[in-house]
Amino acid sequence: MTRLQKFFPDKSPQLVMFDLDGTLIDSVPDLAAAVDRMLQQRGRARAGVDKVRLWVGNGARVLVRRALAGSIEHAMVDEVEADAALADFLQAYAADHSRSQLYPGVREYLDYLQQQGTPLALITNKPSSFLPDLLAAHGLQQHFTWVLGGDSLPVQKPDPAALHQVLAEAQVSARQALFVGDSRSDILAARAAGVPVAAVTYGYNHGRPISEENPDLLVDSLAALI
Ligand SMILES: O=C(O)COP(=O)(O)O
Ligand SMILES: [Mg+2]
Repeated sequence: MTRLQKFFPDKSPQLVMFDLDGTLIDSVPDLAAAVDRMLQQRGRARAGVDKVRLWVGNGARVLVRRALAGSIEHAMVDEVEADAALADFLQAYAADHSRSQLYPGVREYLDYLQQQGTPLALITNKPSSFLPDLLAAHGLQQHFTWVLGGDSLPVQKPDPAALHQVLAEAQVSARQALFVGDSRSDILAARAAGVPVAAVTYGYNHGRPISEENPDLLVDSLAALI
């Protein structure tokens, strides 16, 4: 019995919910380019992809605050400066997010689930305005019944509110669903909702191995979930 079968002994999950950045798409090259443009506009040195990879995962506002702080700790950043920087970052990211790519195994697993008729949800902390375009760019506009961004509800992951909303609308119990993510916020949100959680080893978990968060399953590729 595989570990996935342990959670779903009789059948497959009845609903699969996905994180986006670091799980389905490698978005750091575009996010870093937009962060660097925002920093350059302020006469500041670029951050680069290696730092930005550590800062992604808590939404655009936090990413921009971390970039201004030059650190994952951003409590001291001024609100007014952060608001202006966020607007510049969003404009730069909207203008170009063409480098983002699906990770290997993603299309195979999403197509497989779609063929099985499994309802799918996207629950990301990324601002929702970018989602239709990004999904369309990767041919995924038909796959997800629910698409929730970091600004779709008053709270974002690690709060489980989005998972609760999708579970209720899908009329699927938490134990019959699966969440697939790459970072601590995903594991915490899934745990708080009582949903089994699979984590990918290749994503962005602020530089920490995601195995530290004890996901129910750990996979190197989504193809391993087929
Ligand atoms: O915008 C972010 O911070 C990352 O979003 P994610 O929830 O899809 O990883
Ligand atoms: Mg992520």
